[in-house]
Amino acid sequence: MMRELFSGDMPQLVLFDLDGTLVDSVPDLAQAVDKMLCALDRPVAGLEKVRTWVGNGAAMLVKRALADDLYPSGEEDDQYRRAYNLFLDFYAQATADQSELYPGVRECLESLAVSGVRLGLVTNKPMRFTRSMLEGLQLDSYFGVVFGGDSFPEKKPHPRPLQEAMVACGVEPDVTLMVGDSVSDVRAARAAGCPVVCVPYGYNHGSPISESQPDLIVETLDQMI
Ligand SMILES: O=C(O)COP(=O)(O)O
Ligand SMILES: [Mg+2]
Repeated sequence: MMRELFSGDMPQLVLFDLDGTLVDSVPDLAQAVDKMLCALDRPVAGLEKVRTWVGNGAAMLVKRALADDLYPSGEEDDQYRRAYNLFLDFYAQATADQSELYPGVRECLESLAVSGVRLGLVTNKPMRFTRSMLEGLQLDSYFGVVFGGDSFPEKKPHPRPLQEAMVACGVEPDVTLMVGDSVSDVRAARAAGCPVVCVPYGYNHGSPISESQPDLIVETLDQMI
């Protein structure tokens, strides 16, 4: 299906988002958030709320959990710093324990790799957790380039991490495809000048991904190939 976006050819580079696209990571994230809230004597948030808060990096997730709101104030006071460090410690203890690949993911990566398409990973998750999650789920061998939310000063929806991945691979935007689950992936791809395919099952802050008008929506990633 994705060939339609490249005049019948394969793209040279496919950049994948991680959370909500390749991996259902919310169970481990929600557990770390709830342990953090417990340690601060606050009511726990639970899986469904955390699902709507994931996608803009660890710092934003902690701010949303403290405010119990998708749109928290940006304040980074002592309470926030304590909460952030607690979250990092709890999430480091269990990053990929309950996290699972979505159906069709391994088939998609395998088929693209066999076809000679280069693969990259561009996530807003901090690098240390990205690395341990890729290793825990035995995905690390697929990706020639991996950038996290702390690899550059800007993260998605800014195009910078996508652009850096293209430069690292020596590939132009018009032969690169972004694959994601959220409005941040669509915006970053648009700003970087590459087409974008989305999955509808991920974390898009409670809104249908069709509202963000990606070039293509596939129910599972194996439908992309
Ligand atoms: O917000 C995060 O930590 C990760 O989000 P992403 O993998 O969907 O970019
Ligand atoms: Mg995502």
